[in-house]
Amino acid sequence: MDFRTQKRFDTNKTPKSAEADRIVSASTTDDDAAFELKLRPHHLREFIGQEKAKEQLAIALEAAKARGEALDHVLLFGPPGLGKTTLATIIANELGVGYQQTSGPALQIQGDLTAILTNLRERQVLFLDEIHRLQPVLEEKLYTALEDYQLDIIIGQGPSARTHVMEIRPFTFVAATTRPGLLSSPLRSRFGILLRLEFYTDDELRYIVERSAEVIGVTIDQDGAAEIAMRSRGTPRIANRLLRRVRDFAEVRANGTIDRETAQKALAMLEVDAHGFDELDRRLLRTIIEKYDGGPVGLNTLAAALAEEEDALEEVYEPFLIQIGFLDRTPRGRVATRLAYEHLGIEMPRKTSLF
Ligand SMILES: Nc1ncnc2c1ncn2[C@@H]1O[C@H](COP(=O)(O)OP(=O)(O)OP(=O)(O)O)[C@@H](O)[C@H]1O
Repeated sequence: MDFRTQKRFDTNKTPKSAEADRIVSASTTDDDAAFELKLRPHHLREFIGQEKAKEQLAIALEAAKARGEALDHVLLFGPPGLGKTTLATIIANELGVGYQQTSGPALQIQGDLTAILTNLRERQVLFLDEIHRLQPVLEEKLYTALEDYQLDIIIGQGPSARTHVMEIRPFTFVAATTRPGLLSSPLRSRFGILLRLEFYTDDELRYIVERSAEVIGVTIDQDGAAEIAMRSRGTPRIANRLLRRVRDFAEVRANGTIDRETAQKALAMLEVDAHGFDELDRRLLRTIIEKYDGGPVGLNTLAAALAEEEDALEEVYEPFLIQIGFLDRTPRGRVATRLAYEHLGIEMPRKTSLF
């Protein structure tokens, strides 16, 4: 079996090109979907990490429940795979209300949005993933819905067209984005609760791996879980995916139990190194160092050199490399840091000064 084979990905999701085929991709694949559903925590107390966001949310949930009102609209932002969808479903569960999910790219025409908004149940959660990819005309339509629970519907065409204002039921809009900077300020101002999700620590990821192993019924010891956690790029989605692949390996090549040695062997076979880097990360850093003297190099030039999409570089590869200090994003372009040189075993040239 080729443990690296990753399947197609949901076209409604952001990842593109080679990114979708990576074992350490933070983007979801069809293959992940059923598995993720099984592993998704249902309540805030089961949601590991993100203490700041959780505390803010817990207070807002309690206050909304006490008042018997719909929760303020929530914007969740941060890199893919950190639990935005999970938190949206948890919000609905904690409030004991209905949940409906759609995404920016899935909404193509005004009628789609109108149908969803007019069918909302009292105080339910409407989750919209990838809100930065929502069409501007639909975004404008959302404004009055979010602010006054009203919808402007145009009846007829041309000079005889009339605008009819329709009331909709109070609801909680939860939106997610990996690119908060792309949202317009009128849209951003409609959210009362802004929650930034951060990369997880190794300890938090170890808990997530142990919890997931219990849910899927595989025996894992602390060291085995720590080994997977360490290589998961701060991302639960990757931790869960690596756990599945390591479980396959443990069942086929070992006694089914995951300990440090089994995890190390499986991850070495998958070519996921101690930082959770795969060939693509190494190629990215190597390209900056070898082709562009360590940078700065512009995003579009880098994307062309790697035959990758700019969005994929910016949204998926870079955040983690920046977070762990291997890459710098400067106004003049991307720069490889000393850690990147050291990791690749390349000597960093001394900076020359004219003075
Ligand atoms: N804090 C957490 N504790 C336990 N499991 C988690 C946590 N966060 C995420 N997960 C798991 O990681 C997987 C991915 O999470 P989720 O789909 O919510 O990410 P996302 O941020 O919405 O990603 P995307 O933006 O790509 O849709 C899910 O299977 C979920 O169960």
